[in-house]
Amino acid sequence: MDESLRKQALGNMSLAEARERLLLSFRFSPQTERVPVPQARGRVTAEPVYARLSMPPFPAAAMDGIAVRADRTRDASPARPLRLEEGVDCHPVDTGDPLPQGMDAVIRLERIRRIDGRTVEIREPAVPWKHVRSVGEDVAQGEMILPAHHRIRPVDLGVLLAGGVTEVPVISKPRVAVLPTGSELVPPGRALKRGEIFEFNGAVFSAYLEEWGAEPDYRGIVRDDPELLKRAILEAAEGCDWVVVNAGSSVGSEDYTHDVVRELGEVILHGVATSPGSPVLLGKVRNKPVIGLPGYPVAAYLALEWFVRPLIDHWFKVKADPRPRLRVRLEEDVRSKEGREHFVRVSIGRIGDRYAARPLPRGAGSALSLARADGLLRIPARRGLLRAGEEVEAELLRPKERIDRTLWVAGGQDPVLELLVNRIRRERLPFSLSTAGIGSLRGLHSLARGGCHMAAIHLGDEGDGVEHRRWVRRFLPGKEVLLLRLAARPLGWLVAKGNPAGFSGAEDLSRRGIRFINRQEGSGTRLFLDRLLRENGIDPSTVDGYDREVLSPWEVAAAVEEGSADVGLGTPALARRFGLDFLPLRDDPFDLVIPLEVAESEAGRLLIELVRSDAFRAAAASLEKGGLERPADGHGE
Ligand SMILES: Nc1nc2c(c(=O)[nH]1)N[C@H]1C(S)=C(S)[C@@H](COP(=O)(O)OP(=O)(O)OC[C@H]3O[C@@H](n4cnc5c(N)ncnc54)[C@H](O)[C@@H]3O)O[C@H]1N2
Ligand code: MOO
Repeated sequence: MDESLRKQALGNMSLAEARERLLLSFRFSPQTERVPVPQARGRVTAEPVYARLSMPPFPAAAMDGIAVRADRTRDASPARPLRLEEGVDCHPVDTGDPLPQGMDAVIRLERIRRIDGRTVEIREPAVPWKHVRSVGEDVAQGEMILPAHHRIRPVDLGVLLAGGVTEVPVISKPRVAVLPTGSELVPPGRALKRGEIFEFNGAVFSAYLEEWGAEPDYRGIVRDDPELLKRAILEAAEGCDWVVVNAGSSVGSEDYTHDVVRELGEVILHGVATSPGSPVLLGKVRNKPVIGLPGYPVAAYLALEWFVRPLIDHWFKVKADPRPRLRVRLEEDVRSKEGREHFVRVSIGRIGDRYAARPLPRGAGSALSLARADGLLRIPARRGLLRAGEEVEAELLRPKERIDRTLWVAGGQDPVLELLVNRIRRERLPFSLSTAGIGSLRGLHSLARGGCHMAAIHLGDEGDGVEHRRWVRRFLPGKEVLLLRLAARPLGWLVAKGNPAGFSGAEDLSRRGIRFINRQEGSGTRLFLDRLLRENGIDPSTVDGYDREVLSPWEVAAAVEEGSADVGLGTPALARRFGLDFLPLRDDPFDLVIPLEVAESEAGRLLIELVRSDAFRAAAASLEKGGLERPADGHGE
């Protein structure tokens, strides 16, 4: 068969089966090493650890007071206080002191009346062994402090040291080579030439490996060249316990991992039935695991967790705790292809007494959407379509308590929302803000169905609130809401610096050679554009790029800046951030729609107070003029 065609057949094994196969393919016998206790946090015990000494090593006073012999105090009573002579009948002790010979109880200071320098008086008998810590009360010599295969936590260090243990036998860490591959990759921080991107998966892999207890060995970028890759994998397999190769595991012309691993050893499997993360390669070189992970960040990080984390747990013979789960109600339909297990990132908000989950953009390349996700839906291979309104389980990526105190804004997007997010943190308000950029109309729709706490809208208000009130009445008839102005920014054309295309207005949109970039339906910006086209009698089909929709104003500005579009709609803040020119069209106030019950909640009141403060208004005004929020000065520009 033609080599290039053969390569295209990716396997389709279920994730669970693939993982099982991987684990069954390797038996590890890691070394044991002894490490000083203070350095043992996160390490895994190789053997049970027993106390060498007792703690406390002697009977010790548990309170400040006097040590006595209990039977000599039997006659003390309030009616007949008993006097004790220090050094004869009793001995002063501080908490932690050894109990003096012959004494068997401690009377606390508060129960003693001092008569003179040598004499004290008590009004009740001491109870034998009261306020005395017996030998080994904390840890007894010979007692097991830690079982085998236990991951050592900070609290364990203290018990070990208390029990006279200074070194612990731990399982050596697996040394894992991290090999990012791709000729397009350059180390972060360099100036990028066209076609180059920063290598960043390696840092994420290394950090996860460390968190899970392995020792990453980042070996630098390998160019797309089978000979170089072969050498790199061989060297890594010789110097490390396992090898993680990133990218080049799919079927492209420069995806060599499969062939190289087959040549050097054995391919266990190539391709799993997941989305994202399908092009995974599991292999063996020099009898060591080689794991090829897809290049797209989300696919890469998920697959690292599916395959490398269990391998680490297998090495140490420990079990990772599963993530907490939460029942959530889907805000939108979630489609999944039959035959593949799907992993969908969601943001989760607590609305009233239930949790609403909204799917985040699903591209496997969107590292930011993974970083922002509150949870992960795991959709079984045969599940098919999940409908909006359905209840499903989500694995939590953030603590539920954090989700519980998050206000959720859905709708339009503007840098002023970022400002708000940061101010809430800086003022240490007892809640945080999560934003879903789904467009003004969908934001209102979501608010109407109880899918968020507030909507952010910019729908062509004249500044008097009339137009925005009209939209609110339409979507939320009869509902009492507060309209809170966040920004009174103008909307206009974004063009490259110096306006090289000579763009002058709507009528130019259908001019030959002008490439427009549009926003998705339901966004305030799109609504504005469509009205503008109608008013100017322009047929959308004559606008080059009318169908090219992106989901955020940042994407519009980035495309104009990069040169793949000549013009789009945006705000001065964006123009300034991206170094573009701005041709204003009209004011387009950006408002929060806050239902009364939210406005009257504690978080709502604090939020409104913040937005109305002079400091916030000044920062927002400067942002509108294109200033950047400066984190250091506390007041923005
Ligand atoms: N014809 C087909 N094309 C693709 C398929 C397919 O089945 N048929 N699968 C797609 C899927 S799904 C994925 S996932 C990717 C995986 O491809 P590779 O593992 O070969 O990865 P690359 O193509 O080299 O890179 C993808 C993407 O990720 C960027 N990347 C790679 N390494 C890094 C790194 N270390 N740091 C940051 N970014 C990285 C790379 O530049 C690309 O943009 O293939 C699809 N294609
Ligand atoms: O499997 Mo790819 O990881 O869908 O993006």
